[in-house]
Amino acid sequence: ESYSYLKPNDKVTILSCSPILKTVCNVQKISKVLESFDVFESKFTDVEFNSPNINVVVCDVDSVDVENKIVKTDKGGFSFDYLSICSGAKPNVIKSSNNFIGIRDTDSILDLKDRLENSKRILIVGNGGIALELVHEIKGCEIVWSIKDKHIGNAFFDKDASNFLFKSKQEQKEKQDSNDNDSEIMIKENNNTGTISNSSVYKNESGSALGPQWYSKYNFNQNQMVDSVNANLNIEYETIVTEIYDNDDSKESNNFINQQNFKNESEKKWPIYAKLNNGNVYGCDFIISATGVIPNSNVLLKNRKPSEHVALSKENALVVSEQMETSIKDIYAAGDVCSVEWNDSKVWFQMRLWSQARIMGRYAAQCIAKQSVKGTKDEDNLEEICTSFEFELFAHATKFFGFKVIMLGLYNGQGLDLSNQEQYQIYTREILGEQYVKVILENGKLIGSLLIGNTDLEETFENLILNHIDLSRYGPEILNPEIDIEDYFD
Ligand SMILES: Cc1cc2nc3c(=O)[nH]c(=O)nc-3n(C[C@H](O)[C@H](O)[C@H](O)COP(=O)(O)OP(=O)(O)OC[C@H]3O[C@@H](n4cnc5c(N)ncnc54)[C@H](O)[C@@H]3O)c2cc1C
Ligand SMILES: NC(=O)c1ccc[n+]([C@@H]2O[C@H](COP(=O)([O-])OP(=O)(O)OC[C@H]3O[C@@H](n4cnc5c(N)ncnc54)[C@H](O)[C@@H]3O)[C@@H](O)[C@H]2O)c1
Repeated sequence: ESYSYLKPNDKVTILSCSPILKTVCNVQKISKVLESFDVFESKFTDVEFNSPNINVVVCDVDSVDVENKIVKTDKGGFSFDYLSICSGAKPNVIKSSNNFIGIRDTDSILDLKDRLENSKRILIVGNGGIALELVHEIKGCEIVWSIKDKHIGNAFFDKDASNFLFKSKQEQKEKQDSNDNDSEIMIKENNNTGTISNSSVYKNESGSALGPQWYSKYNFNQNQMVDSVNANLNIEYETIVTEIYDNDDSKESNNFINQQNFKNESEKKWPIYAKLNNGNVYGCDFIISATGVIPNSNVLLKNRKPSEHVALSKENALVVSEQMETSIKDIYAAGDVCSVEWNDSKVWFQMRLWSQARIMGRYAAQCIAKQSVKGTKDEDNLEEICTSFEFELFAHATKFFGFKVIMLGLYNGQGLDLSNQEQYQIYTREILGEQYVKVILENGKLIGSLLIGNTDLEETFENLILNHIDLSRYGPEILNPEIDIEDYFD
């Protein structure tokens, strides 16, 4: 849509193995760089694009004939002048087995819901966004949660913020707050949007990633009477899974099960067993691997000639230039599949998030449009719909454990030596169950902030980071709730 907006007469073809398109609606600017929005799913056939020149083909993309500029699919070849690869990523599932699942698209969630119906114990491996959401949402069955770290949510939070969330979650349990706003939202969304499968119609490819607040549409609480916190959550800190056995009557699995000192026979009947490096063994109904993603870069890698060098990051993402172009001319990439290494803003870093995929998509469209008119009379007339300003500050708004969470800049001191106390100051403010605020200053200038709960500080802190204002003289007073920090900078 961005490309068609800029060049309405050009033909745009979307090749997707999922018949569902995710669209962003109700975009609200929270601040200069932060947006909140709803994600809706619609069938391609129901979507009215802003241009009649946009055409969708549901097909399985196999590979790209770079030399002849043809995308090869099961529905034939599609030639292109410019190609943008936006094939996302797939879950990095640590073992392939029927009793081991990853979460990515609607199908994977429907499968999870089905499995939970009859489950008594599950194991969740991984300590990022998906695991946090699942642990909060799944009730009514025992959860063993294996995390490599000393605190929960390491992919997003440091120890203090994680403790705040965890303790606040426990406090919620104590309060047994039955007027949970979340569940009201859940009911409304359920009625309004329903569930459409965004899965791929091709078995070997997954559909598009679920994205923000996906869980508000699904209820994982089999037993409605269970309170808002899972009483049966057993966190195995600082552990990794070392052995996994399906209970498939094989020699290995029988040996493994018989070696365990299970107290009763029923313990020998779980569908799958996992052994952790602390020696603990858990039998469970199934295991969820919430262990990050692997970029779907394969379409560009398959059948390529040795001369066609594709630059890849260490996690196999397509490295893009400042114009979002891959190392192959006229082939661009955006979203989870790409790796942005050109950005020299100190307070931006890539995370595979919907918010970043959206910006990258728009920016890639603009870069392609610019390239397509380069050297022509239209060059000066092309509108700017996106600037590199959107890559200047890392900004993410989300929700964990029912709390609004805003992350700005190097909110965890990413890549910094925070032990250097002369250079870096960290101040925090915490009201348990309500809000947690952290700021990181480098030589007196704000470079990152984490806001949990309704703090109303996002706009002010964003400005302070972007304007490089020296705050040294305020010290910890910067977080004094009695002081309206905005007044200082009017
Ligand atoms: C459970 C979950 C929760 C999340 N929650 C959040 C959140 O709260 N906030 C946030 O910012 N981000 C969140 N994310 C991350 C976010 O969803 C992704 O970063 C974002 O969707 C990436 O967009 P994308 O367009 O690059 O990839 P995708 O959305 O995955 O889209 C890729 C598309 O390419 C298609 N495709 C792939 N291979 C082929 C092929 N060979 N042929 C044809 N089509 C193909 C797929 O079917 C899919 O439609 C979440 C992700 C998950 C899995
Ligand atoms: N609210 C949000 O913003 C949100 C919510 C869910 C998911 N997401 C995004 O969706 C994507 C997928 O989420 P995710 O939770 O799978 O990934 P993630 O990157 O958030 O977290 C991956 C976790 O798995 C752990 N891990 C990796 N390999 C492991 C292994 N072999 N054994 C044990 N642990 C291992 C990592 O230490 C990390 O804790 C990510 O890009 C994430 O940012 C975002």
